[in-house]
Amino acid sequence: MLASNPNLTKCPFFPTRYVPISRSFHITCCVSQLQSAAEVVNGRVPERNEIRLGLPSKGRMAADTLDLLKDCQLSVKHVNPRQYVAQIPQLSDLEVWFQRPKDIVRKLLSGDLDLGIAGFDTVSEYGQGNEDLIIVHDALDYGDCHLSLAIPKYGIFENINSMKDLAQMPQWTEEKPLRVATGFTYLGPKFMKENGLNHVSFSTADGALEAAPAMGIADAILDLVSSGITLKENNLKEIEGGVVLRSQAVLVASKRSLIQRKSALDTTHEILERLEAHLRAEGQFTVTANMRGSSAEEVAERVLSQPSLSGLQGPTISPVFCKRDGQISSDYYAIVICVPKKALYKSVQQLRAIGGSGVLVSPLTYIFDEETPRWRELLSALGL
Ligand SMILES: Nc1ncnc2c1ncn2[C@@H]1O[C@H](COP(=O)(O)OP(=O)(O)OP(=O)(O)O)[C@@H](O)[C@H]1O
Ligand SMILES: O=P(O)(O)OC[C@H]1O[C@H](OP(=O)(O)OP(=O)(O)O)[C@H](O)[C@@H]1O
Ligand SMILES: [Mg+2]
Repeated sequence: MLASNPNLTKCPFFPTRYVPISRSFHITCCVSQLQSAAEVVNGRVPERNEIRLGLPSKGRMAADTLDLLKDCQLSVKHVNPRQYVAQIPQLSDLEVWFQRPKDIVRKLLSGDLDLGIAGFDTVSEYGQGNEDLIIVHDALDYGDCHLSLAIPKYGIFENINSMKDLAQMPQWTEEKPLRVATGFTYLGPKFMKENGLNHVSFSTADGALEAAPAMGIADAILDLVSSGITLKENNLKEIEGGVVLRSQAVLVASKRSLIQRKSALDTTHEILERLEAHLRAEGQFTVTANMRGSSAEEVAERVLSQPSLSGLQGPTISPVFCKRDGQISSDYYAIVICVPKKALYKSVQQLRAIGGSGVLVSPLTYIFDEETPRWRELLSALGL
C-alpha cells in the first residue's frame, strides 16, 4: 500500500499523488508546473510566436530522433551539443529545444513546449492521463521496449508464472506487502491495483533496479525491458499478464497549442506528412520488370492474379516501344509496383511465374498519400 511505504510521501501540491521523499526536485517541479499551468488553465497558451518542439537531449532516444528527422529532410541545425536550442531550417517558425524526455512531457503540460518526441512510456508516466496530451504519431519505429513486472526465478517465486499467481500468494499482507522497486511511480501503483494486488509497497531508484531483489531491497521490479538480457543476467523473469505497456518513440503535442496556435497545427501537419511519407516508404521497395503481352490490360490481369503484386494502388503498366524492321511495336510492357520489403523474394518469384524478366529493385524514399489517416484522426480528436 502506498501510504504505508516509508519512501513515499503525499505530494504537497497534488494531494492524490505520492512522491519519493528524497526527490525534492520533483516537488520543485510540481511548483513550476503549477505556475505555468496557471497560465494555461483558463484556456490561453503563453504568448510567443515560435512553435517549440522538444527533442531528447541525451540518452538512448537522442541520436535516433535526429536520424529520423534527417531522413524526413528535417535536419536539425545544432552546432554545439551543450547548446539546448536549435533550428530546423525547413521549418522557419519552429524552435527545437533539447530536453530530458520526462521534461519534454512536463513542459508540454505546462505550455512551455507545443510538440515533442519521447518514448510512449515516458509520455504515459509523466503525462498521467492528462487530456491535454495528444499522440500525433504513435509509431516512429525506434526505442522499442515494454514496461514489465519481473520477479525472481528462485525461492518463493519459483512456481509463480502469472499476475494471478502473484496476487494469490498468501505472503502479501498489510504488514508485509509485496515490495516493488520501480522508477514508474505513477504507472506502477496503478497497474498493481488494476491487477488486484492490494498489499504492495514501492521504492524507487534511478537505475540498476534489477539488483534490488538479490540485494533484499525488493521482491519484484517494474522496469523497461527490450532485449531481456538484464533480467536474465539477474535471475529475474517476466510473468503472464505482467506487461504494463508496450512503448516506442512517439510524436506528442499539447492539444491546447494545436487548437490555439494556427501555425502549430500547420507545422504539425507538415511534420506528420514527412514522417508518414518516410516511415511508409521505409518498409517498401520499388520493383520494375518487363513482361511480354498483347495489351496493357492483359498484362494487368496476369499481374493482379498474383497475391503479392498488387502494389499500393495496383500496378503501373506502360508499353515498351521497340523498332523492328522499321516498324514501331510494343510487345513488351514495363510494370512498376511497390512491394513490402519482407515480401520481396515472394514477389520476384510470382513475377517470374507470370513471365516477368529483368526485375529491378530500388529503395523507396517517400510515399506521400493524398491525406494521412493520422491527420484526419488528429483533426477529429481536436474537434476540428
Ligand atoms: N532497454 C531500454 N531501457 C530503457 N529505455 C529504453 C530501452 N529501450 C528503449 N528505451 C526507451 O528509451 C527511453 C530512455 O531513454 P533515456 O536513457 O534517455 O532515459 P532515462 O535513462 O530514463 O532518462 P534519465 O537519464 O533522464 O532518467 C525510455 O523511456 C524508452 O522509451
Ligand atoms: O532488456 P534489456 O535490453 O537488457 O534492457 C533493459 C535495461 O535497460 C535499461 O537500463 P539502462 O541501460 O538505461 O541502465 P540503468 O538501469 O542504469 O538506467 C532498463 O532500465 C533496464 O535495466
Ligand atoms: Mg536509463
